Amino acid sequence: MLRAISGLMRLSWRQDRRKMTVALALMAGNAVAVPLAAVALRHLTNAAAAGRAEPAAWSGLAVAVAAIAALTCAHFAHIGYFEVSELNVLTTDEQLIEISNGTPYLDHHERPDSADRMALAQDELQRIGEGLQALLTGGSLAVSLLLTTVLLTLVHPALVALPLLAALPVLAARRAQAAADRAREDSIVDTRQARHLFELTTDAASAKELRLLGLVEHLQQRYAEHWQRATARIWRGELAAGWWRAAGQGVFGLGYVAALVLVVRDATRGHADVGDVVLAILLASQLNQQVAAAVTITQQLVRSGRSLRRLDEVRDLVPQPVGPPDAPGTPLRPPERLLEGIRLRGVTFGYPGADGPVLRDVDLLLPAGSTVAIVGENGAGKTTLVKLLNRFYEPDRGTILIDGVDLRHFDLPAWRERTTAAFQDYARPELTARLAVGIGDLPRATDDDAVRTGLARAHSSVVDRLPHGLDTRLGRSHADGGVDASGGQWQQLALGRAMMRDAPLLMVLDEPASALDAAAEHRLFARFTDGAARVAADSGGVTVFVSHRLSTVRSADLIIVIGDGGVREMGTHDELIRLDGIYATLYATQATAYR
Ligand SMILES: Nc1ncnc2c1ncn2[C@@H]1O[C@H](COP(=O)(O)OP(=O)(O)OP(=O)(O)O)[C@@H](O)[C@H]1O
Repeated sequence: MLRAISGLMRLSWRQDRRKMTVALALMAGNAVAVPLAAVALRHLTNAAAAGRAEPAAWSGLAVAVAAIAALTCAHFAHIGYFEVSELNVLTTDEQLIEISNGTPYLDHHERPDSADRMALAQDELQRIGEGLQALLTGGSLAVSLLLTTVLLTLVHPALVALPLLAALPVLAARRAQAAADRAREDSIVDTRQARHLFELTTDAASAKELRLLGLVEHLQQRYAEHWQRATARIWRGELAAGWWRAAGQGVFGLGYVAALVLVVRDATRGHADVGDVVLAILLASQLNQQVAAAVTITQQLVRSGRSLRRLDEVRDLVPQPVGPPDAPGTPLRPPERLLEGIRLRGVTFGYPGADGPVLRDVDLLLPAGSTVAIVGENGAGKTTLVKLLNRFYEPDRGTILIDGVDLRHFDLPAWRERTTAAFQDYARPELTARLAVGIGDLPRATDDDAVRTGLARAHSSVVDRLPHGLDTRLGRSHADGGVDASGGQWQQLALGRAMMRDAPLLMVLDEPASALDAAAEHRLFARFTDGAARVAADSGGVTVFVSHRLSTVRSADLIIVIGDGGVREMGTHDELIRLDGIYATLYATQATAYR
């Protein structure tokens, strides 16, 4: 809790000191106004009972001023800190973006347990906005409670116990929140599955398949099962939380009744005046409200503190690059041209947390200036190999060498600047078509010539068919309604993006034609070697492409067949046909199917 308070305070103070100072002053006014109104009312009651008009009038005025301050200060303070709260959300969102992208690796996105933590952090960070309000209201309540305690003690020393009793509901509320949170965390897998099924069943992209395959009822049932499991867990947690809260409030309620009996008894015995009774009733009932508010605010503060902690959790999840023991002091710049090529030496790799390695002791040379096709069954490890080349993961054993130099010795951003890729799960940035392609080489993102060259290298005419050419806004997130591009159109834009860089040392195309129509696929592959030849001539770069369609890989300089955790066959098309092995069999099967 203390960490939450100091974390929130530091975060908010950094956003806007002036607004925070005004808000703190107004909340302090709010804190003293409520007990002061009660004291003024005590004087008013006694003066009125004694028939003293002037003191009664002054006391009445004091009651009015204190009541107005109590009603308005918090409201004006809100105007001040509202913007700071919004900025807090923005800042923590930015921090999450930085943390999640501040690593070269993809592990934290791809591991299911890490992905759960990321999803929780994304959700909970939205709650940070309520944290500042809770903190300021809580601070104001704390001051009010302190003043109330002093005043109650002055009425009767035994009443000091009443605010102490008020701590019980607060402690119980913390227990309650912990029980509810545990239940929510336990149900995260079911909630995630249910959310996925909900999106799947309401998503335009899946609508056709769901209808054709008659899946709606089945998926609805599974959706309901996941929700029922999740809500049953959450309900059990909320029930336990409810009992904790009720027990805390119940104990305080008993103390409240006892306090009133005590003061009324004193008054009937002449030890207290009527103003004391009014003061005690008022303060004790305020205390009740203050405690109820403190319970809610404690929950909000605990939640906000946990949201801030989620950032640290995510920070811990994100893997940081570890250089090899013999790394040079200053990372190297990648070579201008590749002379030998990219070599994998004894590379073994398994995904963190997975059962065994996907690739085992792989030795390979992807020669400089060559076009290399990688083929193999689903799940053979083709994309994994490509991810290793892009340094999204490090090999568990073995090395990847660029012209004989360990890939890890190069400055990573500099290496990334010399690589380019189009992945099968390509991004769909909802920008203008110009930018969706142009960001493939950020400094030239708005250079129409460069963008058109990128698209021409991808042999794509997609922009010609968009209503406003390069100015067309893509996707649905635009206020004036963008164009909903098809899967194939998005893929052509992704290919154009991948072709923006002029002299890559490595160009990766992972199933570049998976969503393309036959004509676009033909255009891409018929002149595919032109693009690869350009890369080879400009930088000696290697073009690696993954494809299931063997007719498209014929012209590659080297075809690598991946399977059983390693390289099964390797050679040109003619060599592999002569070998009469896996490739030849697959090729014959596909060729027969097309005949
Ligand atoms: N992030 C991941 N975490 C754990 N296992 C993974 C991950 N990504 C892939 N795998 C597993 O690694 C193996 C190789 O996957 P990979 O995506 O490299 O295959 P692929 O040959 O590209 O398949 P496809 O032709 O279907 O695209 C598969 O068994 C897959 O389930």
